[in-house]
Amino acid sequence: MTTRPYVIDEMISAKSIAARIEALSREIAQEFADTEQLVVVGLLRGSFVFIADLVRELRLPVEVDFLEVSSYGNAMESSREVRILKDLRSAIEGRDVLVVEDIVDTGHTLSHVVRLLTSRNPRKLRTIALLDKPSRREADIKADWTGFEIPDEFVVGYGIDYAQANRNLPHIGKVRFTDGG
Ligand SMILES: O=P(O)(O)OC[C@H]1O[C@H](OP(=O)(O)OP(=O)(O)O)[C@H](O)[C@@H]1O
Ligand SMILES: Nc1nc2[nH]cnc2c(=O)[nH]1
Repeated sequence: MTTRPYVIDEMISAKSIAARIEALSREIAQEFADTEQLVVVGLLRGSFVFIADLVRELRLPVEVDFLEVSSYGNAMESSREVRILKDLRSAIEGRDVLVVEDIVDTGHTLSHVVRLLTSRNPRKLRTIALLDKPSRREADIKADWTGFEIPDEFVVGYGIDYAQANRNLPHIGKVRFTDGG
C-alpha cells in the first residue's frame, strides 16, 4: 500500500507511558485483589506492546490470551464493521477478565468486544485503553481505565500502526503529513 509522505511528532514519551502503566497496574490489582487468576485479553494487533508492559507490572496471577479484531485494515477511517479474526483460546465463563485495548476512537471495536465477551458470562469484566480520543466517539463506551486522553490526531507507535509501519516506536507520536494535502 502507498501512503502519503509524513513525519512523526512525539506526543507521549516512553517514560510517561511507563509511569502511567505503573499507576494503573496498582488500581487494577486493587480491583481484582480477590481473583483466582485474571484473564488479560489483548486485542491484536495494536495492544501487543501495552499488554506486555502491563502484565509485567501487575502483581496478580494472570493468564494472557488474545483476540484479534479488525475494523480499520490499512485505512485511517473505521469501517464500523468489527470482524473477529481470531478468537480466545480459553473459556471465560465465571472468570475475571481484563480487556486491553491500545486506543478507543469511534468506540465500535471496544463496544463490540465487550458485548461479545459479556455474552460468555465472565464473573467480572473490566476494560483498559492506553489512549482515548473522546471527541471521536460514536459508540457509547468508555474504558474503565484510560492511560491518556488525546485530541483528534492520528497516532502511531507503542504497538499502533499506520499501514502496518511504526508499531515498534517506543513512544506515541502523531502523524503529520508533509505533502500539504
Ligand atoms: O474505536 P475504534 O474506532 O473502533 O478504533 C480502535 C481500534 O482501531 C485500531 O485497530 P485496527 O483495526 O487498526 O487493528 P490493529 O490493532 O490490528 O492495528 C486500534 O487498535 C483499536 O483496536
Ligand atoms: N494508527 C491508528 N489507528 C487508529 N485507530 C483508531 N484511531 C487510530 C489512530 O489514531 N491511529
